[in-house]
Amino acid sequence: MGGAIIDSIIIDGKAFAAILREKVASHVPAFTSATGRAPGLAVILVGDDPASNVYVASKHKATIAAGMQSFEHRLPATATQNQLIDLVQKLNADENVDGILVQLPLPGGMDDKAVIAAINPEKDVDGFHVVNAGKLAVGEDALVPCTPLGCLMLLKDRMGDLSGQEAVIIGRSNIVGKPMAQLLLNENCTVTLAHSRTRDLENVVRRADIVVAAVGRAEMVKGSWLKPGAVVIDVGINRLAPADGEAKGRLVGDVDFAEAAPLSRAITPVPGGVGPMTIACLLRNCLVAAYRRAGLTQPKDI
Ligand SMILES: Nc1nc2c(c(=O)[nH]1)N[C@@H](CN(C=O)c1ccc(C(=O)N[C@@H](CCC(=O)O)C(=O)O)cc1)CN2
Repeated sequence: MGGAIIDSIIIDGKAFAAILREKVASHVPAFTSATGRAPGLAVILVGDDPASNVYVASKHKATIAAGMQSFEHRLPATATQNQLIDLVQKLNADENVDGILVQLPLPGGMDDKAVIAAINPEKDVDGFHVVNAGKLAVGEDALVPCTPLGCLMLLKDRMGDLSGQEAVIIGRSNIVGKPMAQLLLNENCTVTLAHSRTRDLENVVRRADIVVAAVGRAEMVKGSWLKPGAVVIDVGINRLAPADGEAKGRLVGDVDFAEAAPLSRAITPVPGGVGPMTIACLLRNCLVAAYRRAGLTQPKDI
């Protein structure tokens, strides 16, 4: 995007995501006049997890605001895995659908891997299919998982060329940690993928120019763990227990923000950091999938 959008230690993911969503939206009319239809995103929600409900509603709103078609499908928590896979296959065959996303987590008893494997990799806007994970690993054009893609965009906006940077990622999930490692390797960083069995985690983190925390443990990364001047990307979204007089607990990341911010060159807050990038990158991936499926050259600025 060229140059940090706000010259502050705090990286404003909300503002960055708004700019990305506008850029995506600006390309929709050209796609629509070339193909006779707007890009289409199908989102499937199984069950009634309250947080998932909120995320799916936000995806619908953002998709419509970008001028794209939104197809929302809701299945009851009692639906079977075969019913879900049947729906995925119908969407695979639907010419108006460029992107398919199955909201996670799925209700207990369903096998995420089997469901994701049923998605046509060309429509896998979450980038979770093994074909996309493999392409990313070998540096081919993949659909890249939205959260790590958003983290990379924020890092490049703030730091420019990432070549030679020492990056430590804490958390080895298929959704964030592993693709983040591949993305940073592709940017020529020296990457350490740390996890719950990593010995002497604090000292591993202390050598990093870039820290990506994606463990799901509230405020685990302390200020004393950081090399002064590190850039800190906090992927965690953890709700604390309500304090006295609070109806709801505070939302915090995996990094102790109050301790880390004074030491950091730049840091993402929670909320308002990485989270909003997830949905903006989903729209971006859907536009990219639509251009590729239509055999058109995709816009360069997204
Ligand atoms: N199929 C998928 N499932 C899930 C994904 C995903 O990328 N694909 N990611 C998360 C949930 N998620 C989107 O689906 C998501 C999470 C958080 C945010 C966000 O903007 N968070 C805000 C805070 C929100 C709040 O107040 O609770 C922030 O960090 O500022 C957006 C999307 C799991 N499932």
